Amino acid sequence: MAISFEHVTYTYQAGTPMASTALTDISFTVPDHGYLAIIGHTGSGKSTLIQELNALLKPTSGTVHVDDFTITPKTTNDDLKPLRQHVGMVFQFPESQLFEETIRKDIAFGPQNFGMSETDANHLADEMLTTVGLDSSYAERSPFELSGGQMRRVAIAGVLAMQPQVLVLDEPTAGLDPRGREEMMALFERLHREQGLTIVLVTHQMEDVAQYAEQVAVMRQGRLVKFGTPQEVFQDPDWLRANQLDVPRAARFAQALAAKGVQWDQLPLTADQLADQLAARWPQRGSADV
Ligand SMILES: Nc1ncnc2c1ncn2[C@@H]1O[C@H](COP(=O)(O)OP(=O)(O)OP(=O)(O)O)[C@@H](O)[C@H]1O
Repeated sequence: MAISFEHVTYTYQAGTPMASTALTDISFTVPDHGYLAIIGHTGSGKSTLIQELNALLKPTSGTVHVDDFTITPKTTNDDLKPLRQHVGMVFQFPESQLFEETIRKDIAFGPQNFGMSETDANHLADEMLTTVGLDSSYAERSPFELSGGQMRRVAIAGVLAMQPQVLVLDEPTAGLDPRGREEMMALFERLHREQGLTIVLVTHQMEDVAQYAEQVAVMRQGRLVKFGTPQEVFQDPDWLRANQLDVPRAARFAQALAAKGVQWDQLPLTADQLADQLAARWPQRGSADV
């Protein structure tokens, strides 16, 4: 599903003395099957922006398009059910929303609520458990017996059971250990690549942005201050630092080498890209030397 924002502004408590504008004149487009990362300092508007995607917040002015759905300030809640089925939201620490006595029931809850039979929803729940890397032997267990990382997988399986076409992730790896983080990011990449899900990821992890995102939106004080490919966004380390954003480690190393005279055709952003570019210019041992 393609996404586009046209001059979207959002003001909390609009029209009251407490009014505070969190998004100002945001416009961008993400193609169908795209992968967008949203980065920016705390309070820059990232969470507000993603809540516009399923109309949890409706624009105060401007328009949001998600495929054929159009959200304007006048959109009524009656119009939103199909949109909410198509846009899956994984909020921060989603495991805190688990509530059923078994994992299967928790995952099947959403689809049943949207009219699916219990048998079909249970079947789908078992399928989704496998998708998130937990087999169906977990289905009858209580979600509260699981580790934090496993609970998060169950919560994500619940979102996937709604069979969304857009998956919106708000810092989905926060609080996980490095291995859990890597596995979680690999899961989203698989959903993106194999099932064509459009991904919108809010993150403070620049390594993940460099590795997975196809487009990056940089927010500052409610404004979109940069939008482009990871290459375009990470090109200017001084600008990023001035905006209190990190540079991926590989890019930092490449920039340190550049300061010593090494020239890069294209700034490497990940360890693999750095290794490829270094290997290409490394003196190779010819077969005659072996
Ligand atoms: N419910 C609310 N009522 C009033 N103001 C709010 C509300 N939620 C957020 N804000 C304000 O809107 C602005 C943007 O907040 P938002 O949570 O979207 O930023 P963020 O970039 O997601 O921050 P973080 O990285 O800390 O999650 C901030 O100034 C925040 O204080």
